[in-house]
Formats: sequence, C-alpha cells, structure tokens
Amino acid sequence: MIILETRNLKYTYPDGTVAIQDLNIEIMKGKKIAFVGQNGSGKSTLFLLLNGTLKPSQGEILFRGVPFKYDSKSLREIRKSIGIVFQNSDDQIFAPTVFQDVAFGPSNLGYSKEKINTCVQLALEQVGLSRFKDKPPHHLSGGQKKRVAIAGVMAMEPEVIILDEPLSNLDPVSADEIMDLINEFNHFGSTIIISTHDVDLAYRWADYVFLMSNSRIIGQGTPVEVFKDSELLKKAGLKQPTTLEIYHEIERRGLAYGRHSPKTIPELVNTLKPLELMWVEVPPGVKEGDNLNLGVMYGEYATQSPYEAINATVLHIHSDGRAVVELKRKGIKAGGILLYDTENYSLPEIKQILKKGEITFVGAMGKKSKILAEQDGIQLDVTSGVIDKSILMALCGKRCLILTAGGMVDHALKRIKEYVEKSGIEFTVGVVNREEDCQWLKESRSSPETLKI
Ligand SMILES: Nc1ncnc2c1ncn2[C@@H]1O[C@H](COP(=O)(O)OP(=O)(O)OP(=O)(O)O)[C@@H](O)[C@H]1O
Repeated sequence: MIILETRNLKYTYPDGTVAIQDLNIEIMKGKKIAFVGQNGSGKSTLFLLLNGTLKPSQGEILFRGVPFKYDSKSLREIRKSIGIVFQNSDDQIFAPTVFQDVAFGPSNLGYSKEKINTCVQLALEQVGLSRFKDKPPHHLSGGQKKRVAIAGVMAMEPEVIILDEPLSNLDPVSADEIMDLINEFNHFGSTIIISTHDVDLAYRWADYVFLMSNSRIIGQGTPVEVFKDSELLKKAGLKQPTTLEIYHEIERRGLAYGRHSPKTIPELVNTLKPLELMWVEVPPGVKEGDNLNLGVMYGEYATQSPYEAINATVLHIHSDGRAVVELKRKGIKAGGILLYDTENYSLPEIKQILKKGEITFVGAMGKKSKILAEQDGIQLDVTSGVIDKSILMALCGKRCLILTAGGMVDHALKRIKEYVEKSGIEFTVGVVNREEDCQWLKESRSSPETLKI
C-alpha cells in the first residue's frame, strides 16, 4: 500500500532557489526508505514538504491517497501522522525540561493531560531517557538530544517517521543505538524515511532507495539496484558502498563464488570462493583462465595426502607479471625404484620382478646392462639420465627398475637415497638382488612401502 506520494512536486524558496522539481515518488507503507544525495540536493526541503512544514510551489503530496490540505486543522492531522526529526536537534528542542519538550507535540494535538503523561512516559522509556525527564535538554549530549527529538515525535504515535540525517554528529555507538531504535519503530509497523549521504548505511539498511541530485530524483530501486549502477552514483556525486566495492574487486579477480551483492562483512566473506589461492610467477604468454602445472607438493604443503600433484587455474594476472592461481590438488602415491645388479643377472628372475613388481618403467645404466637387456628383449624406457628420470617417474607413482652393475649400483643407490633424505619424499628404493641394501631400506624408513615381489 502506498502511504505517501508526490505528483509533479516543485518547491522554490522565496529567494528563487529551486530546491525540488519534477518530483514523483511513491512510498510504501511499513518500509525503510533512504533518500541519498549530496549536500544541497534537496533532501531536507523534500522532508519539510512531506510533513506539511513547507507548502509546494507546484504539484501535490498525498497521504494514504488523499491530497494534503494546508489549513491548520489538516496540517495538525498531517503532523500527527507524519513526524519529522530534524538534522540538528537544537532546532527541535527548546522546552525547559526533557519531559516538557517531549510533551510539546501531544499538547499541540489537544490530548488530555493523562494521555499526554502516558504517551510521554512511554516515549521516554522507548528511547531510554526516563531518568533524564526533569533535566534541561541543553545539558544533554548530542546523542541524548537526538533521542529527545525522536521521543517528541514518537509521543505523537505517527505512522510515518522522517529523520533528516539521523546519525550526523553521533559517535559510532550512539549511531548504532539510534538505528536500533529506528528499526524497532519499523518493526512495530512505522514507515521510516531517512536522508543520508552515507552510502554504506543506505545500502545495508534501506528496503528502497531514492537517489537525489540537483533537486531531482535521478534513480530509485532496491539498494542493490541503485548502488550497483556506478554511472548513476557518479552523476549523484556519490561513491559505491565499501562492501560492494570490495566485492566487485573480488569478483573482477575471479575470486567470488556465485553472484551476490553482500551487505555486511560476514556476507562479503561468504562470497569468497572456498578455494586455495597462491601467488605465482607466470611465464609470458600465460592468460587468465589458463591451466598451469605447479609440480608436486608434500610435507606441510600437501594438505590432503602425503604427495599431491598440483595443477592451477590462473585467475588474475597482476601488472607486475605475478598471478593469483586457484590450486587443484590431486593426491598421488609415490612409486618406487628398484635397482638390479646385473653382476648376478638372471633373465627368469628379471621377468618375475617385472611381472610381480608391477614395474612400468625400466632403465639401464652402463654398457653391459644395456647389452644384456637388448639381447634378452627387455624393453628399455630410458637409457640416459636414468636416475633422474626414474626419480621423476617414482614421484608420479610409477614403479621403476634400473638395471646396472657393480659400482654403478652403489652410485645410483646413493643418489636416490640423498634425494629421498633431502626432499623428504619417501618412495621405495632398494637393490632387489642384494640383501644388505634391503636391510638399509628397513632401517632408514619409518613406514616403508615395499614392493611385493
Ligand atoms: N531557506 C532557504 N532559502 C533559500 N535556499 C535554501 C534554503 N534552504 C535550503 N536552500 C537551498 O535549497 C537547496 C536544497 O537544500 P536542502 O537543504 O534541501 O538540501 P539537502 O539535500 O538537505 O542538503 P544537506 O545534505 O546539506 O542537508 C540548496 O541549494 C540550498 O542552498
């Protein structure tokens, strides 16, 4: 239901300043409405028009569908139904005591003494000022004066409460208290209209926002609709609410999950993708959206399994060439490297090892071993850089067999052992046909993953 409406409203001050023009708005009952605009955009003038303090130069205002009339009886009715709290409480508070000040409105409405007493006491209770009722209002703090002004309006039990810059000059705690109070009135059915240049407040609080600029309404809608339109905000000389600004940056960098317009800090935090992010150097030519392979992680860097293959999607490339990437982890099981001393060569034994050991990668080091393999038809996957390639294959989960002889066996074993110790990545390693090396395996590894041969 529309409770307040203006049609072609215009107001010109006696000095010729046009403060309101072409103003057509509809305000729905029970809603929280914010008029947002720069200094001098016309908010206060509009509010004075909306409670009948000023009379339009042109156009009309309707309350519950009935046009305002400006005789004193009609004006009293309007002010009873539509209360206004001025920006500066000193403009509103003038009686010798808090009680008398709050009683001013109800007395003007011609209420009986008992009714005045009841509604003033109730209003003072609601704003938490009962104990100050006999104090002179000018001895109160700014926040307390604001409460007195609100109580004065409350005491008339208006359907609509208009508050011009309700939080100006208030410290953050007092501001929160005033907003709690306002929200309580709204909860019990009052329509609340505020003016503010605080975009953050309007964005998180209002049900509906009117954007004012140069005496006109230049935009209106839900806070999300109004505040996402940065061009419109620029026109009104305003900036985006901080939470929305941070969110758009998060979204631009590809870090937002789903589509949101967070209004509070917890909502903002919830928009972050549940992802693992990392800054990495990217080679030239890599684009946002590309996939990179970052290798294998283990130890403190592996979060889900002892070894993880890390792929990454590039989300955002910074101007310095570094990029934010989203990690995609894949748990891998390290394989193993078996060495076979070809001094004690036996083809049936090798065939059995290849089969039962589930060997998928075979290499040979040294001329003798290569010749043996060739003669007996053992297919070699690698014949140079055998140790390093085997380590890589073991890291990828493969089981490798290296055929080599004599001192080369010890050399290979030492290299692999060093790698295992330095890297912290444990994979099975040993000489299959030499007893003492298997012994070394048992001693040096806490939980050896032995090949079942
Ligand atoms: N009594 C007056 N006589 C002449 N011009 C006035 C008077 N009061 C306000 N104005 C002018 O009317 C225009 C709108 O002023 P208004 O106070 O309504 O703006 P506002 O949006 O409430 O500003 P603020 O955010 O600073 O309170 C401004 O140009 C202002 O200078």
